[in-house]
Amino acid sequence: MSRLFRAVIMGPPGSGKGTISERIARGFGLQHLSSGDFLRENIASNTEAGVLAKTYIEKGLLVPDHVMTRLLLPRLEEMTCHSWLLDGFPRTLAQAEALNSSCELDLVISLNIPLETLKERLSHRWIHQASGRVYNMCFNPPRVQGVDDITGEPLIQQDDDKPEALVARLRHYKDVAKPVIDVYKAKGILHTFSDTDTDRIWPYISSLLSAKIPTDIADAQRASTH
Ligand SMILES: Nc1nc2c(ncn2[C@@H]2O[C@H](COP(=O)(O)OP(=O)(O)OP(=O)(O)O)[C@@H](O)[C@H]2O)c(=O)[nH]1
Ligand SMILES: Nc1ccn([C@@H]2O[C@H](COP(=O)(O)OP(=O)(O)O)[C@@H](O)[C@H]2O)c(=O)n1
Repeated sequence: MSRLFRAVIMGPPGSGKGTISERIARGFGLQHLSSGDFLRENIASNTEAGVLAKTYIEKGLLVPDHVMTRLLLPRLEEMTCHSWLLDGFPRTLAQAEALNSSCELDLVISLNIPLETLKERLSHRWIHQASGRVYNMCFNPPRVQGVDDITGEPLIQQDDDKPEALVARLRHYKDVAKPVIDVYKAKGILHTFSDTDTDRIWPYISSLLSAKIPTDIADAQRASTH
């Protein structure tokens, strides 16, 4: 069984993690693991962790480290035959240390996007809550305004996407993400991308992954996902 490829994508709210993760999943066959989606699934199915996490998310707070690691690490340890890309975890140094004690990462992508760009993007972001599908009225609009392309159900805008909520979330992100970025920089596996346009960043990320993911793993992943 070929070795697995394990990567993390980091970035502030609205930086394009979800958008780029979908492209990486499609192009390289990595399983996109979104910690936000995983939390929403747990909240929707009323699990003990979901009920607890909801009390923090509703207040725009980060879910405590021990709850996140207890939720995510067993899931990652189960993934013994599929390479993955983790989105939205780790967010804190404690989460990064817990992850590092559980598995060896091959690559960390960090998106460094200007505040004005984040504000602009999130003001136009619409989400189909049930599936987590993300639209943007300027970048990738739904076929019919206000409704999900697949289900036809209504799209919503998240409260914490509003500009006034974003500044606080961004400051908090920078405070907690810096030590995590420093850890991965020290490990020599951090790759940072800065631009205002995902389509301009994508070719660089794509060539980085083509260079880093051994062909036997990429072929095996693509074969297993088709
Ligand atoms: N105009 C524009 N919008 C973009 C670009 N890239 C992504 N978006 C949109 O910007 C919004 C944020 O992108 P996401 O992929 O959701 O970003 P994220 O980092 O996953 O955001 P969080 O889930 O809040 O952490 C979405 O509505 C995207 O469709 C871009 O290059 N230009
Ligand atoms: N490691 C994590 C990931 C998500 N979360 C919480 O889950 C919410 C949704 O995560 P998300 O990744 O979909 O959204 P963003 O906060 O990235 O915009 C976050 O706003 C946090 O409140 C967390 O507390 N810790």
